[in-house]
Amino acid sequence: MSRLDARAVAGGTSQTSLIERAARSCVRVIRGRYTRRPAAVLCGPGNNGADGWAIARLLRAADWPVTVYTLTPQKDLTGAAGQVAKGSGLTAEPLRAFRPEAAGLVIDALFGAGLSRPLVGDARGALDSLAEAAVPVVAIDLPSGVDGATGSVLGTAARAEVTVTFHAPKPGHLLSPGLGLRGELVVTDIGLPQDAEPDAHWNGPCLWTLPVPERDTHKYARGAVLVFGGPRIAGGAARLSAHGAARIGAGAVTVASPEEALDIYAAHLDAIMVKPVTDAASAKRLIEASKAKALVIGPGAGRTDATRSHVLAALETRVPIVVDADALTVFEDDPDTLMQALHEKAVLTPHIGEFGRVFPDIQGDKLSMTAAAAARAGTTVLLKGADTVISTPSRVPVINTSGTPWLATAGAGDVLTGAIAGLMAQGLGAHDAACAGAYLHGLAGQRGGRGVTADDLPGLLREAGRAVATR
Ligand SMILES: NC(=O)C1=CN([C@@H]2O[C@H](COP(=O)(O)OP(=O)(O)OC[C@H]3O[C@@H](n4cnc5c(N)ncnc54)[C@H](OP(=O)(O)O)[C@@H]3O)[C@@H](O)[C@H]2O)[C@@H](O)CC1
Ligand SMILES: Nc1ncnc2c1ncn2[C@@H]1O[C@H](COP(=O)(O)OP(=O)(O)O)[C@@H](O)[C@H]1O
Ligand SMILES: [K+]
Repeated sequence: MSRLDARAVAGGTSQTSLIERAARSCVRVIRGRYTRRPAAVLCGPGNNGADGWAIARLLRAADWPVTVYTLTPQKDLTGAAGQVAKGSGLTAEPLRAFRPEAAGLVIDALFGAGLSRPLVGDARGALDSLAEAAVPVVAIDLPSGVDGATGSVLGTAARAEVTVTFHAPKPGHLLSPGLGLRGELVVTDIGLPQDAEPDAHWNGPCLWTLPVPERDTHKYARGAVLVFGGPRIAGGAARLSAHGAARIGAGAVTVASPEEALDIYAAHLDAIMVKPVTDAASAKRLIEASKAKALVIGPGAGRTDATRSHVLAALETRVPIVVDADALTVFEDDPDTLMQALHEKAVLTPHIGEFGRVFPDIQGDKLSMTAAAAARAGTTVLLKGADTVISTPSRVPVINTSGTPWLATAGAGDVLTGAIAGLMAQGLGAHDAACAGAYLHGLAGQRGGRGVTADDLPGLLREAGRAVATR
């Protein structure tokens, strides 16, 4: 029984009435989306199976042709599953008799939150054949085989068209590969206690508020961002970050350019200012002179000693900063120096390759990895991907799923880096800026859709920000 179930039961709600509410909510979803058709309900030995039996009873009462397939022989069922099966008046077939092609809809109620080991035997056989079949699947709580805590697949799992879960999404609904297997996610309220802290939040505008400029503001009060640029050959990355910062609302954005690349930056930038930087001391002077409220370092910076010394100089000023790409990679041989220099107003934005360079010993599922990295860094770590995880010490981690595979395009991450800095410059803390930045960046990608490029993203970020701010 889950923590929440146990608390609800302790609070006076019986397990069977929770199951009944859960089943009714599932049947509402099923009947709202599918016309009456032969349904196969696959039931496991625990409460997920109990939900399945109750759903089968309710569908039968609504005149649907229903066949229940049970993993555990019906006479051997115990606990809630045994009780609900008995009360259903239905007789089940053994799971090994299940043939997906005979059904018009499959209800997957084999395992949910209690999955504890990889699937084998009849359960594995049934789900393997279901995964191959074209029949629509509604998963109860989770696609069976998906680990609710991590999104990983234990053995096998069949892709669902719809997953109905209760109370709140679980990490397994938001993290790959669970994210890609659960189809549409419908969250229903079955009266579980609202006060429990979740394992993770699903990123969205209710978690943060976008900054709005004061009426009598000026460009520096709107937030100034300084972006460290790199050599001529790689200047695009820093420009993308700079545009990301500006289009998310920063009032003044400057690129700090090495002397040899000044002309290139100047030729490519209009609203963005360009200033020279030579060494660590000049970097610090420029941070002050540009009135920067947030810094960006890493995109296109180059894997050089200069980058390394600029990172350390920038961190010494304790101005909020996003550390990305090359600024992470230059510490590959000596991550401890970076860890010691970091402060709580820094955001690290690695993709999984960069993550491995700075946190080589941290492994496991994405949620735990990001949490361990944030604890070590003492600040916010945002680990990118289709499922982006944002973790900050002593905050509930956040999983971002806005976005589209079209965002897997060169330079997209550079725009995200700038967007986060742009939000920090406008006053958001590291955690909120990382969450809001990731959400709007994903939304921008969705708006761009097929063929979107990193060049399109700053303009789309502006639209995404406007859409969220006026909601
Ligand atoms: N608050 C809520 O969200 C509510 C939740 N509700 C529902 O309860 C579900 C959770 O129920 P649950 O805790 O009984 O776990 P469940 O997923 O049925 O599996 C446990 C059983 O499977 C077995 N088993 C595990 N792995 C196995 C394997 N690989 N191969 C074979 N067997 C395996 C395990 O055996 P054991 O590990 O003990 O040997 C045990 O017998 C939840 O997902 C939701 O649907 C609603 O009813 C009401 C409100
Ligand atoms: N399949 C995907 N679905 C959604 N977002 C994705 C996907 N792949 C990548 N992204 C997003 O695109 C961006 C890519 O960033 P990154 O890996 O740093 O690339 P680059 O270095 O080329 O900018 C990240 O924000 C990431 O979360
Ligand atoms: K299930």
